[in-house]
Amino acid sequence: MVAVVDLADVSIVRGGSTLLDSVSLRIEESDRWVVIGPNGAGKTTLLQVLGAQIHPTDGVAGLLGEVLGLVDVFELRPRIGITSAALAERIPRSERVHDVVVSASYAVLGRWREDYDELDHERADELLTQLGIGQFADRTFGTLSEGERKRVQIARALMTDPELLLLDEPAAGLDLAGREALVRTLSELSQDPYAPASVLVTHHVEEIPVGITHALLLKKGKIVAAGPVEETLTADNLSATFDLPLALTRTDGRWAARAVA
Ligand SMILES: Nc1ncnc2c1ncn2[C@@H]1O[C@H](COP(=O)(O)OP(=O)(O)OP(=O)(O)O)[C@@H](O)[C@H]1O
Repeated sequence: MVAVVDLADVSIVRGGSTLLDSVSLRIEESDRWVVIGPNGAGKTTLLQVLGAQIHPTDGVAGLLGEVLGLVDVFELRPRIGITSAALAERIPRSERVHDVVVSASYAVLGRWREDYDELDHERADELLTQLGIGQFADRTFGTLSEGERKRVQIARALMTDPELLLLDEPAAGLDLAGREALVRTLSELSQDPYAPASVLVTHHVEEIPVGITHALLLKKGKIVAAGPVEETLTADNLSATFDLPLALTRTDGRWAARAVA
Protein backbone atom coordinates (compact mmCIF):
# COMPACT_ATOMS: atom_id res chain seq x y z
CA MET A 1 0.00 0.00 0.00
CA VAL A 2 1.17 3.54 -0.75
CA ALA A 3 2.26 5.41 2.37
CA VAL A 4 0.60 8.70 3.30
CA VAL A 5 4.07 10.20 3.71
CA ASP A 6 7.30 8.82 2.32
CA LEU A 7 10.28 11.12 2.80
CA ALA A 8 13.64 9.89 1.56
CA ASP A 9 16.70 11.84 2.73
CA VAL A 10 14.86 15.16 2.63
CA SER A 11 16.96 18.24 3.35
CA ILE A 12 15.90 21.87 3.49
CA VAL A 13 18.62 24.50 3.18
CA ARG A 14 17.95 28.23 3.61
CA GLY A 15 20.57 30.97 3.53
CA GLY A 16 23.39 28.48 4.06
CA SER A 17 21.69 26.85 7.08
CA THR A 18 20.48 23.27 6.98
CA LEU A 19 17.03 23.36 8.56
CA LEU A 20 16.31 19.69 7.86
CA ASP A 21 19.16 17.26 7.36
CA SER A 22 18.50 14.01 5.46
CA VAL A 23 15.16 13.23 7.06
CA SER A 24 13.57 9.93 6.08
CA LEU A 25 10.09 9.16 7.33
CA ARG A 26 7.27 6.85 6.38
CA ILE A 27 3.76 7.45 7.68
CA GLU A 28 0.96 4.94 7.12
CA GLU A 29 -2.78 5.61 7.10
CA SER A 30 -3.40 4.35 10.63
CA ASP A 31 -0.39 6.18 12.13
CA ARG A 32 -0.66 9.05 14.62
CA TRP A 33 2.75 10.69 14.98
CA VAL A 34 4.10 13.18 17.46
CA VAL A 35 7.15 15.29 16.58
CA ILE A 36 9.11 16.57 19.57
CA GLY A 37 12.16 18.77 19.73
CA PRO A 38 13.55 21.98 21.20
CA ASN A 39 13.07 25.46 19.72
CA GLY A 40 14.64 25.74 16.30
CA ALA A 41 14.91 21.96 15.79
CA GLY A 42 13.10 22.15 12.45
CA LYS A 43 9.66 20.91 13.50
CA THR A 44 7.69 23.61 11.71
CA THR A 45 9.94 23.22 8.67
CA LEU A 46 9.14 19.50 8.60
CA LEU A 47 5.43 20.27 8.86
CA GLN A 48 5.77 22.70 5.94
CA VAL A 49 7.17 19.88 3.81
CA LEU A 50 4.36 17.56 4.93
CA GLY A 51 1.83 20.28 4.12
CA ALA A 52 3.24 20.69 0.59
CA GLN A 53 4.13 24.29 1.47
CA ILE A 54 7.83 23.97 0.61
CA HIS A 55 9.88 21.65 -1.59
CA PRO A 56 12.98 19.75 -0.47
CA THR A 57 16.33 21.26 -1.40
CA ASP A 58 17.52 17.66 -1.61
CA GLY A 59 15.90 14.24 -1.38
CA VAL A 60 12.45 13.04 -2.38
CA ALA A 61 9.21 13.90 -0.59
CA GLY A 62 6.37 11.50 -1.35
CA LEU A 63 2.98 12.76 -0.18
CA LEU A 64 -0.32 10.94 -0.65
CA GLY A 65 1.09 8.91 -3.51
CA GLU A 66 2.52 11.97 -5.31
CA VAL A 67 6.02 13.42 -5.36
CA LEU A 68 6.57 17.05 -4.37
CA GLY A 69 7.93 18.93 -7.34
CA LEU A 70 6.20 16.63 -9.83
CA VAL A 71 2.63 17.42 -8.81
CA ASP A 72 0.43 20.51 -8.77
CA VAL A 73 0.53 21.46 -5.07
CA PHE A 74 -2.86 23.15 -5.41
CA GLU A 75 -4.35 19.71 -6.01
CA LEU A 76 -2.41 18.19 -3.13
CA ARG A 77 -3.04 20.83 -0.44
CA PRO A 78 -6.83 20.34 -0.11
CA ARG A 79 -6.09 16.71 0.81
CA ILE A 80 -4.08 17.86 3.83
CA GLY A 81 -5.61 19.53 6.90
CA ILE A 82 -3.37 21.98 8.75
CA THR A 83 -3.66 23.95 11.96
CA SER A 84 -0.97 26.40 13.00
CA ALA A 85 -0.67 29.73 14.75
CA ALA A 86 0.29 31.37 11.44
CA LEU A 87 -2.92 30.13 9.82
CA ALA A 88 -5.04 31.14 12.82
CA GLU A 89 -3.78 34.72 12.53
CA ARG A 90 -5.24 34.90 9.06
CA ILE A 91 -8.77 34.06 10.19
CA PRO A 92 -10.83 37.28 10.27
CA ARG A 93 -11.98 37.96 13.83
CA SER A 94 -15.41 39.03 12.55
CA GLU A 95 -15.99 35.70 10.78
CA ARG A 96 -18.84 33.53 12.06
CA VAL A 97 -17.47 30.30 13.58
CA HIS A 98 -19.63 28.11 11.34
CA ASP A 99 -18.28 29.97 8.30
CA VAL A 100 -14.65 29.57 9.40
CA VAL A 101 -15.23 25.82 9.20
CA VAL A 102 -17.49 25.54 6.14
CA SER A 103 -15.28 27.81 4.00
CA ALA A 104 -12.51 25.20 4.19
CA SER A 105 -14.32 23.27 1.46
CA TYR A 106 -13.31 26.09 -0.90
CA ALA A 107 -9.90 26.60 0.72
CA VAL A 108 -10.75 30.24 1.45
CA LEU A 109 -10.54 32.25 4.63
CA GLY A 110 -13.25 34.84 5.03
CA ARG A 111 -16.54 33.66 3.61
CA TRP A 112 -17.64 35.68 0.63
CA ARG A 113 -20.05 34.52 -2.03
CA GLU A 114 -19.52 30.82 -2.32
CA ASP A 115 -22.53 28.58 -2.39
CA TYR A 116 -22.15 25.64 -0.09
CA ASP A 117 -24.15 22.45 -0.21
CA GLU A 118 -26.47 21.66 2.63
CA LEU A 119 -24.19 18.69 3.23
CA ASP A 120 -21.25 21.04 3.80
CA HIS A 121 -23.24 22.97 6.40
CA GLU A 122 -24.26 19.76 8.13
CA ARG A 123 -20.67 18.52 8.13
CA ALA A 124 -19.41 21.80 9.62
CA ASP A 125 -22.02 21.65 12.40
CA GLU A 126 -21.21 17.99 13.02
CA LEU A 127 -17.50 18.75 13.37
CA LEU A 128 -18.12 21.68 15.69
CA THR A 129 -20.23 19.38 17.87
CA GLN A 130 -17.60 16.62 17.72
CA LEU A 131 -15.01 19.12 18.93
CA GLY A 132 -17.27 20.28 21.75
CA ILE A 133 -17.99 23.77 20.42
CA GLY A 134 -21.33 23.28 18.67
CA GLN A 135 -22.84 26.01 20.84
CA PHE A 136 -20.48 28.62 19.38
CA ALA A 137 -21.41 28.12 15.71
CA ASP A 138 -23.05 31.56 15.44
CA ARG A 139 -20.48 33.49 17.47
CA THR A 140 -17.68 35.39 15.72
CA PHE A 141 -14.20 33.88 15.84
CA GLY A 142 -12.81 36.91 17.66
CA THR A 143 -15.12 36.41 20.66
CA LEU A 144 -13.81 32.90 21.41
CA SER A 145 -11.17 31.95 23.96
CA GLU A 146 -7.80 30.65 22.77
CA GLY A 147 -8.81 27.05 23.50
CA GLU A 148 -12.11 27.41 21.66
CA ARG A 149 -10.28 28.92 18.67
CA LYS A 150 -7.94 25.93 18.54
CA ARG A 151 -10.96 23.65 18.31
CA VAL A 152 -12.46 25.72 15.50
CA GLN A 153 -9.19 25.40 13.58
CA ILE A 154 -9.16 21.63 14.04
CA ALA A 155 -12.78 21.44 12.85
CA ARG A 156 -11.79 23.53 9.82
CA ALA A 157 -8.79 21.30 9.13
CA LEU A 158 -11.07 18.22 9.20
CA MET A 159 -13.78 19.80 7.03
CA THR A 160 -12.34 18.59 3.72
CA ASP A 161 -11.95 15.02 4.99
CA PRO A 162 -8.17 15.23 4.68
CA GLU A 163 -5.97 12.17 4.29
CA LEU A 164 -3.35 13.78 6.50
CA LEU A 165 -3.89 16.07 9.50
CA LEU A 166 -1.04 18.34 10.65
CA LEU A 167 -1.28 20.00 14.06
CA ASP A 168 1.46 22.51 14.89
CA GLU A 169 1.59 23.02 18.67
CA PRO A 170 -2.18 22.80 19.15
CA ALA A 171 -1.98 23.25 22.93
CA ALA A 172 0.39 26.25 22.92
CA GLY A 173 -0.94 29.17 24.94
CA LEU A 174 -3.68 27.22 26.71
CA ASP A 175 -4.11 27.17 30.48
CA LEU A 176 -3.96 23.83 32.30
CA ALA A 177 -7.69 23.16 32.08
CA GLY A 178 -7.75 24.20 28.43
CA ARG A 179 -4.77 22.00 27.63
CA GLU A 180 -6.29 18.99 29.35
CA ALA A 181 -9.62 19.48 27.59
CA LEU A 182 -7.87 19.76 24.21
CA VAL A 183 -5.66 16.74 24.87
CA ARG A 184 -8.81 14.76 25.69
CA THR A 185 -10.38 15.78 22.38
CA LEU A 186 -7.18 14.99 20.49
CA SER A 187 -7.01 11.63 22.27
CA GLU A 188 -10.50 10.80 21.00
CA LEU A 189 -9.46 11.83 17.50
CA SER A 190 -6.23 9.79 17.67
CA GLN A 191 -8.16 6.71 18.72
CA ASP A 192 -10.86 7.14 16.06
CA PRO A 193 -10.13 4.52 13.38
CA TYR A 194 -11.82 6.73 10.76
CA ALA A 195 -9.66 9.75 11.56
CA PRO A 196 -6.88 10.57 9.10
CA ALA A 197 -3.18 9.91 9.64
CA SER A 198 -1.85 12.75 11.76
CA VAL A 199 1.32 14.52 12.82
CA LEU A 200 1.28 16.64 15.95
CA VAL A 201 4.17 18.93 16.81
CA THR A 202 4.89 19.85 20.40
CA HIS A 203 7.67 20.83 22.82
CA HIS A 204 6.01 19.08 25.73
CA VAL A 205 5.46 15.35 26.27
CA GLU A 206 2.56 16.30 28.60
CA GLU A 207 0.67 17.43 25.50
CA ILE A 208 0.86 14.05 23.75
CA PRO A 209 -2.65 12.64 23.34
CA VAL A 210 -3.46 9.05 24.23
CA GLY A 211 -3.53 7.02 21.03
CA ILE A 212 -0.36 8.45 19.50
CA THR A 213 1.35 5.50 17.81
CA HIS A 214 4.72 6.91 16.68
CA ALA A 215 7.22 9.53 17.77
CA LEU A 216 9.92 11.46 15.96
CA LEU A 217 12.52 13.29 18.02
CA LEU A 218 14.21 16.10 16.15
CA LYS A 219 17.31 18.11 17.05
CA LYS A 220 19.11 20.66 14.85
CA GLY A 221 17.31 19.39 11.75
CA LYS A 222 18.31 15.75 12.35
CA ILE A 223 16.29 12.79 13.54
CA VAL A 224 17.50 11.61 16.96
CA ALA A 225 15.03 8.71 16.98
CA ALA A 226 11.85 7.79 15.13
CA GLY A 227 9.47 4.85 15.30
CA PRO A 228 6.77 3.26 17.46
CA VAL A 229 6.19 5.52 20.46
CA GLU A 230 6.94 2.90 23.14
CA GLU A 231 10.42 2.22 21.75
CA THR A 232 11.22 5.75 20.66
CA LEU A 233 10.00 7.98 23.44
CA THR A 234 12.50 6.98 26.12
CA ALA A 235 14.25 9.03 28.79
CA ASP A 236 17.57 8.50 26.98
CA ASN A 237 16.28 9.67 23.60
CA LEU A 238 14.45 12.62 25.13
CA SER A 239 17.55 13.63 27.14
CA ALA A 240 19.66 13.49 23.97
CA THR A 241 17.09 15.58 22.10
CA PHE A 242 16.93 18.34 24.71
CA ASP A 243 20.57 18.09 25.88
CA LEU A 244 19.34 17.65 29.42
CA PRO A 245 19.15 14.59 31.69
CA LEU A 246 15.44 13.88 31.87
CA ALA A 247 13.24 11.39 33.68
CA LEU A 248 10.17 10.25 31.81
CA THR A 249 7.02 8.63 33.15
CA ARG A 250 3.82 7.35 31.57
CA THR A 251 0.57 7.08 33.51
CA ASP A 252 -2.76 6.07 31.98
CA GLY A 253 -1.30 6.63 28.52
CA ARG A 254 -0.10 10.18 29.31
CA TRP A 255 3.56 11.21 29.48
CA ALA A 256 5.41 13.51 31.88
CA ALA A 257 9.05 14.64 31.86
CA ARG A 258 11.22 16.42 34.39
CA ALA A 259 14.91 17.21 34.74
CA VAL A 260 16.94 14.79 36.81
CA ALA A 261 18.54 16.62 39.70
N1 LIG B 1 14.43 31.28 5.74
C1 LIG B 1 15.28 30.90 6.69
N2 LIG B 1 16.61 31.15 6.60
C2 LIG B 1 17.48 30.74 7.56
N3 LIG B 1 17.08 30.07 8.67
C3 LIG B 1 15.78 29.80 8.82
C4 LIG B 1 14.81 30.20 7.86
N4 LIG B 1 13.59 29.79 8.28
C5 LIG B 1 13.81 29.17 9.47
N5 LIG B 1 15.11 29.19 9.80
C6 LIG B 1 15.75 28.59 10.99
O1 LIG B 1 15.56 27.20 10.92
C7 LIG B 1 15.50 26.63 12.22
C8 LIG B 1 14.31 25.70 12.32
O2 LIG B 1 13.12 26.46 12.35
P1 LIG B 1 11.70 25.80 12.68
O3 LIG B 1 10.70 26.91 12.74
O4 LIG B 1 11.43 24.71 11.72
O5 LIG B 1 11.98 25.19 14.10
P2 LIG B 1 10.95 24.65 15.20
O6 LIG B 1 11.49 23.34 15.66
O7 LIG B 1 9.57 24.65 14.66
O8 LIG B 1 11.13 25.74 16.32
P3 LIG B 1 10.09 26.29 17.43
O9 LIG B 1 9.90 25.17 18.37
O10 LIG B 1 10.85 27.41 18.02
O11 LIG B 1 8.85 26.71 16.72
C9 LIG B 1 15.47 27.79 13.19
O12 LIG B 1 16.75 27.95 13.75
C10 LIG B 1 15.14 29.00 12.30
O13 LIG B 1 15.72 30.19 12.79
